[in-house]
Amino acid sequence: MIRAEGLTKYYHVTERKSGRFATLRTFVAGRMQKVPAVQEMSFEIPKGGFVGYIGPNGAGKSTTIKMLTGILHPDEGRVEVGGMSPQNQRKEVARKIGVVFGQRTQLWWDLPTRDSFELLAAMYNVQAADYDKAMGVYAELLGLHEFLDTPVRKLSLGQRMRADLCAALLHDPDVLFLDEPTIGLDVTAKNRIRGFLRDLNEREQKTILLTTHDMDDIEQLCKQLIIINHGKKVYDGTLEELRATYPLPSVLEVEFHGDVQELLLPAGTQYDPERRVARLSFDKQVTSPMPLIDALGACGEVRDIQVLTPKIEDIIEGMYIASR
Ligand SMILES: Nc1ncnc2c1ncn2[C@@H]1O[C@H](COP(=O)(O)OP(=O)(O)OP(=O)(O)O)[C@@H](O)[C@H]1O
Repeated sequence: MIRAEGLTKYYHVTERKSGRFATLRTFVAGRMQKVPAVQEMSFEIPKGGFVGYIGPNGAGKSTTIKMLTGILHPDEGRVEVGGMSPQNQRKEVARKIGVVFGQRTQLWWDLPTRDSFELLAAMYNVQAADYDKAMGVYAELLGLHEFLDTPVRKLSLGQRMRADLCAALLHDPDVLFLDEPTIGLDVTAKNRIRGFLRDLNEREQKTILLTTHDMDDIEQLCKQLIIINHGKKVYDGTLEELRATYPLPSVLEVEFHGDVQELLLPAGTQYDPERRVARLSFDKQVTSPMPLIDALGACGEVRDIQVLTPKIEDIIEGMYIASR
C-alpha cells in the first residue's frame, strides 16, 4: 500500500557564524549548507497496516510524512501510495489519503464545525449521499453532534482533534497519515481517539501511519514500528520483536520492615537504607525470581515484593541513545 525506497531529503540552511555580531554576520555573509533531514529511508506498509513512526524531536518524521503526502519532493529515492506517486499524481493521491496534523487544524477557525466539513466535502467532490453516510457514521462514533454548530475556535482540544479526524475521513480515503493525533489530550480523550482508530483499522481496513511521542499509543495500536533517528531508519518490526531483540532486565524490588542484614544481601543488590528497599536486576528469560526472593527474604522481614518489567520507552530510549 505504501512503499518508500531510499527516500532522502536535504534542507538548505545558512551556516551560522560565531563570535561578535554573529547574527548580523550570518545574515550578510553566511553560506548555504545542505543538511540531510531524511536519509535513504526505505519501508513497506501493507494494506490494513497500522504503523507507529517514531523518533526523537528533529529525527525526520514530519519530513517523511510530507514526502509521503506529496507536500515535499524527495531529493533522492521514491514513494508509492496505492501504486501512485504522491509527487507526480498529487490530486489522485490526495483522494486516497487523509491527513491529520495534531498541532494544526485543517478546519476553518471561525466557521461552525459543520460548515468546515461541507466545504471540505465540496473540495473533494464528495457526493451528497456519500457525505451524509460518512457524517452519519463518523459524527456518531466520534461524538460530534453536540458541537457541530459551534465555531472551531471554541472547541476544546479533544473536540477539535475528533473533528479533524472526521474531516480527514469524509472522502473515504484508504490511507491515514496522523502526525501526533493525541498530543496534549487528557487520558479520557486519548482513549476515545485510540478506540476510534483501532476500530477504523480493524473494521474498515484503513492503512494508518501514526507519529507519536506517546508510547501508550504505540503499545495499544501499532502492529508495526519504524524507528528513525538523525534521518535514518534504526528499527523496522513489531513491538514483540523489539522486546525480544533488545531485552532489558526485569527488576525485583523488595521493601523490608525493621532491621536488614545488609551483609547478607546478594551481590549486585542496590539497597536504599532510608526507604529499606532493595533492588536486584535479573533476566526473566534465564532466571526465575523465586531464588532471588528467597535470598532477599533471608535478610530481613519483608513488607512488600514487586517484579518490575522493563517499559517499552526504556528500550526505545536505549535505541535513541545507541543511534546518536
Ligand atoms: N523547513 C526547514 N528548513 C530547514 N530545516 C528544517 C526544515 N524543516 C525541518 N528541518 C530540520 O530537519 C530535521 C527533521 O525535522 P522534522 O520536522 O522532520 O523532525 P520530526 O521528527 O518531525 O521532529 P518533531 O518530533 O520535533 O516534530 C530537523 O533537524 C529540523 O530542524
